[in-house]
Amino acid sequence: MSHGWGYGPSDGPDKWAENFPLANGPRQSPINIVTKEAQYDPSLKRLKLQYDPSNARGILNNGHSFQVDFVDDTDSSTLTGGPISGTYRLKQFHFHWGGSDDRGSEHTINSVKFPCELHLVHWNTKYPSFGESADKPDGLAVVGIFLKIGAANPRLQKVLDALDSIKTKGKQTTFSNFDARTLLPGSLDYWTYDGSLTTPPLLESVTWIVLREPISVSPAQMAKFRNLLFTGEGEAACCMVDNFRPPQLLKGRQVRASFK
Ligand SMILES: O[B-]1(O)OCc2ccc(NC(=S)NCc3ccccc3)cc21
Ligand SMILES: [Zn+2]
Repeated sequence: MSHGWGYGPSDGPDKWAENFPLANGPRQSPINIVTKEAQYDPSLKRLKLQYDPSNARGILNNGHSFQVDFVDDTDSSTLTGGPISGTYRLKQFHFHWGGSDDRGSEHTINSVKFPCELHLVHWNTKYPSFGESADKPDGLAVVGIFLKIGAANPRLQKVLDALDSIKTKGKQTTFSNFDARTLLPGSLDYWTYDGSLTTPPLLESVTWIVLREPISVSPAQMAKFRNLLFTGEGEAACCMVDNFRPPQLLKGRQVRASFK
């Protein structure tokens, strides 16, 4: 559930620093990626994502997005390679989107916004749990994938069809046998930089891995995201849209590219 913060004029990103001082920290996310300033790093490894569909557990409207949660008590759904060392376990994925197709993503590419952005959240197994890793500088690794308006994406359909049953804040339902790898684009080329959660508590614990190739989403599919509500059952309905934080200052950070 949302803990006293949101995306509206009174509780949105410009107000978060009042309760979450990290909002003005040195490694905040998202950022605008200026592709010409991203340095190719030949030492960056290929991303290795190995997911077990049977780890999918549930889908939840948490009051600021919806997330698909995975069982993370074994190394059966992991991220290795790329810019990280060791093994990170898939914990959940969620999305950020706009009220119209001209906005919605958190990261931007040369100031270009996408209508939606998918975050696949992984935690470092050198720590005992997600909660223990969430505040460590190397605790989390998040794969960010842009969604671009085009043909309907059949890989999204199972997720979108579940949204009708989690319309309001706090609602959740079982969600099983889902292979998150089907959400990946053909190329795993990526940019990477050190950043943070993009929602409170804005912890500076994320190695960001932003894929260059978007996946497609149709306008009708985007409309399904926008049918969700920020609000709970029985409250005045507020559509779940524009749940994105704008780009933050780079503050001297280097963005590296896995490709030339
Ligand atoms: O920046 B993101 O939106 O994308 C990547 C990402 C990963 C996680 C979150 N937030 C979570 S899991 N908060 C609950 C929590 C936070 C900290 C400790 C325990 C529990 C948000 C984002
Ligand atoms: Zn996110």
